[in-house]
This record gives sequence, structure tokens and C-alpha cells, in this order.
Amino acid sequence: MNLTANIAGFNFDHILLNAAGVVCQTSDELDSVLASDYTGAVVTKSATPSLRPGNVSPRYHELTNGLGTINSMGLPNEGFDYYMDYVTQKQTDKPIFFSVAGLSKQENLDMLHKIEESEFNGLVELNLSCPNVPGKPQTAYDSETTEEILTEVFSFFTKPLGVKLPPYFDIVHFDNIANILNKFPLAFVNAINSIGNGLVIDEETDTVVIKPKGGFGGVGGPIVKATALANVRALRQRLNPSIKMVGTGGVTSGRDVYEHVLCGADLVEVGSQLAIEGTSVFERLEKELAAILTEKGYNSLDEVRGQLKIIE
Ligand SMILES: O=C1NC(=O)NC(C(=O)O)N1
Repeated sequence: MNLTANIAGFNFDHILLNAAGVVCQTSDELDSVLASDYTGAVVTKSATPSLRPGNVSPRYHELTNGLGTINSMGLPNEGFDYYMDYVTQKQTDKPIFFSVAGLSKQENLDMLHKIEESEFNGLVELNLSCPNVPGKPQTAYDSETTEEILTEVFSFFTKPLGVKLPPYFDIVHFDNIANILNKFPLAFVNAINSIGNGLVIDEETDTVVIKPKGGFGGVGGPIVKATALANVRALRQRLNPSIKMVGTGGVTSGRDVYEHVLCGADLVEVGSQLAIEGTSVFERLEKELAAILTEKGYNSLDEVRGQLKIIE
């Protein structure tokens, strides 16, 4: 059975990997994702130029009803050089995604110049969608800024690069962002990041469950699946076929993976469920996915990808 994918000439023997931010801040965590027999790659925690402690705690919470998570981590990471060392020294035959999230256009350009001039030979994920840095917007909600950044990036950057997008909720917004992204030789687009600035209340104490930003944080998990699938589907329908799709959001079962592929995903990332279940989640998800393909008489994900049916 063919459960593989290809982006920018990189072969992925499995389509599952972590979502940036989950089990990927330290080299041990990154190693644990790579070590799984059921991951095709790993993505680093989004790097900022310098080490960052992130927001005050409590900053992460799993909803007691199992419907998802809320976080306001605030881009805690070991700093750009730590991840540059990891990705350039790591011996692995699995592709590595190097995620970067500068707090300004210049920070992003500086990090990307360093990657361009480095020995790194993986893929880069430019995170334009972190909702949790107080005072900072989710960049990809600003069309002009997004186009400006990508224009400057592609004036010098030649390695495979994709963008991590926030969820959009309006058909015209899907049209707008796709029109912008289609102007650039992107290797992939990753949809979605968490749904920004949700609010979860503790029913015992009538208090928010996370401290930063008065309790506002990015929402993930099952509760965001419908939005995640819509964004993967809408972008797949609009983006040039040369731009591959990474589907993220709401994956807790093989069926969820299957639905992301139906909507057009080439790779599928696991965030909240990986945080909750640990790296054994990848084996469970791939086996559940394989069982669905067998049940439906498919032998390859190529027969499924993008084949979502509509009601005529
Ligand atoms: O892009 C991000 N998305 C999130 O949901 N959280 C993290 C963070 O806060 O670091 N970053």
C-alpha cells in the first residue's frame, strides 16, 4: 500500500509528522519524532533569532471535554542557532522542516538569509500565523505585508520554502490569500495554525484557563477540524498544483487523516493529539488510515488525494 508523498523532490515514506510547536522544542523531542517508524519527517518549533522563554504560565490547557486544547505559549524556543545546529548536524534520511517565526519582517529575512547561506538541505516553513505574541498580529491576515515579505524572501531564497497559515473564514479571504501565494514559487502551504484568540473558562472557578492575554489563546484539536478541512480544501482548489498542501488541525483518528487527504493534503500534521497521546499516536493513525484504504479498496493515497465529492 502506498502511503507516501513528495514535496519539492523530497520523498516522504509516511505522510504523518508533528505540527510545529508540539514535541519539537528540544533535540530530544525532535529525535523522538524522527525515531518513530510512522513519521515521514519532523518540523522544528518555530525559531526566533534569540532564545525565548515565551509567555507566563499557565499557558497551555487541554479541554476537559476532550474537544481540544488552548495555548498561548508565546513562541518559547531555544533560538535560531540551536535549530540551525540541529538541522545541519542531524543524520537522518527523513526530510526536516525548519520552522521560523520572526517577530518582524527583518527578523524573518535575517533568519532566511542565514538558512540560504547554510548547509541546511531540508525544507523551510515560514510561520506567518502565530496568534500568541502580545501586541503582534497574525501576519498572514495582512495581505499587503504577506506579499511584501514573500517578495523580499524570493528575491534571494532558493531552497524549498512554504508558509504556515492561520485559518480563514471567508470565501473572499480564501481567494485573496491564494491569489497572493500563487505569485510565488512556494514548495507548500500548511493550513491551519490554531484558531487564534479563543477563550476557555474553568467551570469550577469561573476563571479563564490560561494566564497570558487575559485567557485568549490559540485553539486546536477536534474542535477545529471543520475549519482545518475547509482551509485545506479551499486552498487546494485555488493554489497552483506546483504548491503542495500540508494539512494540520483536528486530527485524532485515521479517518481525520483520510479526510485531510480527501481535501488535498500531501502531508498531515498532528498537534493537540500528539501533545495528549505522545509519539505512539503516529502508529495508531497510520494503521487506522491503512485500514480505511483497504476497506475502500484503495491501494494508494494518490487515489484519494483531492477526491472529495460534492453534492451535484
Ligand atoms: O504559531 C503558533 N501557534 C500556536 O498555536 N502557538 C504557538 C506559540 O504560541 O508559540 N505558535
